[in-house]
Amino acid sequence: MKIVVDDKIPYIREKLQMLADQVVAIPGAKIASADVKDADALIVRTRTRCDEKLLAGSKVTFVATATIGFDHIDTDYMERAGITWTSCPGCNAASVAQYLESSLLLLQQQKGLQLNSATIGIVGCGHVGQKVKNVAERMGMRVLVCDPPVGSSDYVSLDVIEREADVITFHVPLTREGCYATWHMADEAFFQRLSRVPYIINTSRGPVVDNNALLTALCEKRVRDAVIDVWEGEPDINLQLLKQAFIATPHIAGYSADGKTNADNMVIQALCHHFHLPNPGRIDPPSLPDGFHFTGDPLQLYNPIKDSEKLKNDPSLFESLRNNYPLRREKI
Ligand SMILES: NC(=O)c1ccc[n+]([C@@H]2O[C@H](COP(=O)([O-])OP(=O)(O)OC[C@H]3O[C@@H](n4cnc5c(N)ncnc54)[C@H](O)[C@@H]3O)[C@@H](O)[C@H]2O)c1
Ligand SMILES: O=C(O)[C@H](O)[C@H](O)COP(=O)(O)O
Repeated sequence: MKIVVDDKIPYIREKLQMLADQVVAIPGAKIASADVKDADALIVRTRTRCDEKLLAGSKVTFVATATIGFDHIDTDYMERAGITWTSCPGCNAASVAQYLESSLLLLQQQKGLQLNSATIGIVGCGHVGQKVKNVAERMGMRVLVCDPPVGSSDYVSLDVIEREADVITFHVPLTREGCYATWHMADEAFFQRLSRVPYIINTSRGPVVDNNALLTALCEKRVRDAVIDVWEGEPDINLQLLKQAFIATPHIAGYSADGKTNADNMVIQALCHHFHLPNPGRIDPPSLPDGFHFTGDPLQLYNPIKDSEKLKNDPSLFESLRNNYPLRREKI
C-alpha cells in the first residue's frame, strides 16, 4: 500500500510507516495528480484541494483530512468517484476553546471588557461553539447562541446577537450554498446593523467574515476591536486588517499538540477501518518541558499575543509560523 501524506501533519509518520509499504510526505500545497496517481490513500490538511483535478484517474480509494473543517474537499466528487473520505470532527475543538478563553481574558485585561457583565453571541454551536459556550458561562458571561440549522428553542436569531452582544464569535463551517450558507455572513450590512460596538472574533474560516467590511467597521468604530485567526486569501492576508486587529494569528487556534494528536488518531483509525488493518496504537502528545510549573493562569499555558506579535512583525511568515509551530498543550 502507498500513502501520500502532507509533510506538516505532526507525529503521524511513524505509525503510517507501520501500516504501508510506502509513505510519501509532500508539502500540502504541492501535492499534485502525479503524486497520487499510484497511491491508495491520501492524508491532507486544509492546504490540499481534494477534487477531480487532483484525483481523477488515480488509484486512491481513501482520503482523510486531519482537520475539523473540510471545505477543501469536493465531497460531491468524492461521492461520484466512490472515494471514501473522512475528516476529524471535534479533534481540535478544545484547542480553539483554549484560544477563545485566553483571548477573552486578554480583552478583559488590556481592553477593559468586563466579562461578568458582558454578553457573548456564539454563531454556530457544534463541537467548537459548545466548548466556547462552556468557557464563556464559566467566565460569568451572558451567552446567546445562534445556530438555525440545529434550530433549538434555546437559540436566538442572528439579529438578536447583532442587537445584544458585546462579543460576537463565529464557529460555523464555510459553506457557499443553501439557506444557511456562511460565506460573508458578516458582511457590510451585518456590520451596519450592530447596536453595541462589539468585539468580533473569527476562528472559523476567513471568508465567513468579509475582511474589507470588518476593516471598514473597525475604522468607523462600529466594531470595538477584533481577534482574527482565519483570513480571506490566506496566506496573502489584508495587511491593514492585520495592523488594526488586537489579536491577529496565522490560523493556529486549533494547533495544540492535543488537537493534532487527536486528529492523527482519528485518521489512523479510519484508515485501518477502510483497509482492514490492525490499529498500530495511540499517538500521544509530547509533554511540556520538565520544570514547567503551572500556576493555574490559562495565559501561562497559552497566550495568543505571542503568536500575534510574530505575525504582525512579519506577515510574510504566515505559512512558516504554522509549519514550525511550537509545542502547545491544553493541559499539563
Ligand atoms: N481556526 C482553527 O484552527 C479552527 C479549528 C477548528 C475548526 N475551525 C473551523 O470552525 C468550524 C466549526 O467547527 P466545529 O467543529 O464546531 O463544526 P461543527 O460542524 O461541529 O459545528 C458547526 C455548527 O455551525 C452551525 N451552522 C452552520 N451554518 C450556520 C449558520 N448559517 N448560522 C449559524 N450556525 C450555523 C451548524 O449547525 C453546527 O452546529 C469548522 O468547520 C472549521 O472551519 C477552525
Ligand atoms: O479545520 C480545522 O481543523 C482547523 O482549521 C485546522 O487547525 C487547520 O489546520 P491546517 O490543516 O491548515 O494545518
